[in-house]
This record gives sequence, C-alpha cells and structure tokens, in this order.
Amino acid sequence: MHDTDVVFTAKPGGRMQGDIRVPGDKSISHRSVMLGSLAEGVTEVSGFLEAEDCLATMAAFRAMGVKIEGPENGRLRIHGVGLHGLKPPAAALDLGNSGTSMRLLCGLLAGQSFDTTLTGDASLVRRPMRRVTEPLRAMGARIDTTEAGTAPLRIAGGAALKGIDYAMPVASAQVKSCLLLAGLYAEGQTCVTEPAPTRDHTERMLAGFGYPVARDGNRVCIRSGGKLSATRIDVPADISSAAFFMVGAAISPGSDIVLRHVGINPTRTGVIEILREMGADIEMLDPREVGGEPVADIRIRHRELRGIRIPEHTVPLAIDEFPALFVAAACARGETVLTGAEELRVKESDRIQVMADGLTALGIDARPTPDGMIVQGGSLRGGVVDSRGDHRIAMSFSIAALRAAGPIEIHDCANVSTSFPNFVALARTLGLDIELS
Ligand SMILES: O=C(O)C1=C[C@@H](OP(=O)(O)O)[C@@H](O)[C@H](O)C1
Ligand SMILES: C=C(OP(=O)(O)O)C(=O)O
Repeated sequence: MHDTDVVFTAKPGGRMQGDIRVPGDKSISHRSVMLGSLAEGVTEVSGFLEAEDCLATMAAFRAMGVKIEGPENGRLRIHGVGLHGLKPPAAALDLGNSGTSMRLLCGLLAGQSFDTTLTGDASLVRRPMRRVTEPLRAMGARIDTTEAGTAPLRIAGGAALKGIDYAMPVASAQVKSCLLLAGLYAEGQTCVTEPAPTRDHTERMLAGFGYPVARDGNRVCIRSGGKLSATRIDVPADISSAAFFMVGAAISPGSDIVLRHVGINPTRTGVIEILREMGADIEMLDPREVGGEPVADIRIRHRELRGIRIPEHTVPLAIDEFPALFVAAACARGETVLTGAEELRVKESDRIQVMADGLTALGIDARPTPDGMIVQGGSLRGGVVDSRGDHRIAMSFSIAALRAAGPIEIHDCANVSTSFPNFVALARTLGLDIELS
C-alpha cells in the first residue's frame, strides 16, 4: 500500500535507442511460484519478476508453509510441498494490487482442507470476483464474498469439489487458470471452454511439471489424481512491459531499439499484430523456444503510424497493452477505433475512462465508448494527468512525452512497482528524460 503520491515528470521530445532486457513475465512468474509450491521436489526459477504482484504471490505461499529461497537476481528455489502439503496460513492472505494472484489462488485454495481469506488493496477489492466464485461454487466450493461479489473472499476448506464443464462468458485467462487449478482437486474431469483464445501459460506450465492437460480447440480439460514434478523454469522478459518501449520507439523519430529475450507466446502477441497493422517497423530476431515458451529478440524502429480499426480477435491477445496502444493511436495519422474491449473497464482502473481523460487533458480527441475508444491522432501537448494508481497507465503517459510539446506530469505512479520496478531506470537508459519525485 502506498501513502505518498509518486509523481513522474517526463520531458518532451527525445528518441529511444539501445539494447535492453525488460524484467520477467508477470503471468509466468506468478504461475512458477504456484505450481512450484504444489510440486514434489525443488523447482528452480530464473528470470523471476521481482515486483510487488509476484512477491505477493510468493508471500502467500510462504504463509502456507512453503520454503522459497530468493529472489536473488531473479532466481528462486521453491521447495515444493506436493498437492496436499500446504498449511493453513495464520492470517488473511493480502494480495495487494494483483488480480492474477487473487483469482488463481481462489481456485487453488477452494480444494484445500483448511479455510483461507483473500484480500487486497483498494483497487483489488473493487474488482469483480463472481467470474471465479460462481463456477467454483458450481464445482462445490464454499466461498463468501461481499454483497457486490468482491473481495475479501472467505474460502471454506474441506469442500468436496466435482469437475464441471464450463463455458466461460468472458475470455479470461485468470478464470480459465482458476478452474484448472481447482480441477487438480476436483473429482473427475474439469473442462473450460474459452470464447476466444487467451494466454495459455498455465496449460504450458502444467505440462512442464509433467501434469497432463488435454486441449481440443478452445476447450481445455484436466483430471485430478496426478502429481506435479519439480522442474526448471526460465521466465522470459514480459512482452507487456516491452510494449511501452515498443510504442515509445514506434512513435519517436530516430528511434531504434532491441528488446532481448521477450516472450512471444502467440496468445500474448496481439500488441505486435496491432502495431504492425498501424505500420510499425518490428523485426523478430532469433526466435527460439525456452522451457516451453517461445522467445525472441525484438527490434523496433520509428516509422509513422496510421490509425486503424483494431481487429476484435486481438483484444484478449493484447489485453494489458491498450493503455500503451492508445498512446500509439494518439500519435498516428487518422482515426483508431477499439471495440469489444469492455474488460478494460474492470482492470486495476477503468482503463478506457482513465486513458481517455488523460489523453483529453493532453489535447487529444479521445472518445470513450462502452467497450472501447475512438482516438483521433493529433498533437500531444504537455500537461498533468492522473494514473489513478494504475501502473500501466502511468508508464503509458511517460512514453507519450516522447511526442509531446511540453512535459507530462503523471500522478499516482507508485504502483509501477507492481509490475515493472525498474521502469524509470530502463526508460532513461533508452533515452527518455524522466524524473521521479
Ligand atoms: O492470467 C493472467 O496472468 C492474466 C490475465 C489477464 O487478465 P484476465 O484473465 O482478467 O483477462 C491479464 O489482464 C492479467 O494482467 C494477467
Ligand atoms: C490486469 C493486470 O494485472 P492483474 O489482473 O493481475 O491485476 C495487469 O497487469 O495489467
């Protein structure tokens, strides 16, 4: 929890040049701790994201008796306790700002023999949790929420879970993963059908721990009764963190950067597809596979962007990158239209409204719609914006300064440390003139 207002001031102009590696993938880091804790044996993780969200997941498992060494330079040694080895925590598990921690843990804990309570910060306790509690109840879980269906979540231990066949109403990797983790403890088979492909790190990592997962089109199924065997996990750099610099380089003349070892799992590369369609110059160098996840070095050079109608199938594949993509749209020639993205309204902030407010304050015609935004490319002026405590919004407006006519002062930036603690330092390395106060 952050009490003081952290302010970023990004100076106008400049360009991005250099060759860097952004920190580890947040989704994969969370899952490495969860599955490593439930495995038999010692799981070694490298490239772990040492940011508040993943540290909250780690603290939760430590509170349930798992010995975890590290993190030290992104390395962890997780002494797995097996699927039935977790111990009751002494207090509620506080998951801070992290929706992924809360929703995945809810499924995993629904199958334990002991009670738990999950809570979080002011943002997390406002986010919708019925999307996980309803299907979990259908499996036999006993979970209390507030009347609004939000956290704190009180999960009763000892429930006998039964597998279900669930068609998700929203395309959510968190819901899918929650149910697969509950499925490890449910009688019979648990199947989840997604309305559109979402990130599949849970499925890949379960397979990496030797746990069978069956996929047939958009349907994925798991059976209880197996075990997870400890493994090694090399976490690639997070494409969602890389996205800020991809957009920064794309919009600022003279830019040419290389981002190393970035995860390019096809369920995460919507940002590349969208930027390319806008005309961006993006090259994939040395594509390779590391521990079950595709990785590449990505080179991005400046090239003028054009507005587009964003294809709806890319929305779940770029779900966290829209704050940065709205900045790209503001710098593009013509109109960009996003539809089918109402999920953005229930992230750490209402990312449609907060981005539209900020862009408007900077002189851009950005009209929010119920499920997206219409942005007219134009000239950004300097000004003051509020990130509303949303890390991705704070970083997106920092990058916007590369094309602004005056400094951009961004308030409420402390939560950048939930996903990208060294953002300011790396942005400076690449050439952004940014200060923190
Ligand atoms: O499974 C995950 O690790 C995540 C899934 C996405 O959320 P939804 O499942 O709510 O779309 C994404 O926004 C979040 O940052 C991480
Ligand atoms: C939505 C995000 O994360 P979470 O849901 O884990 O809070 C994000 O990192 O943009």
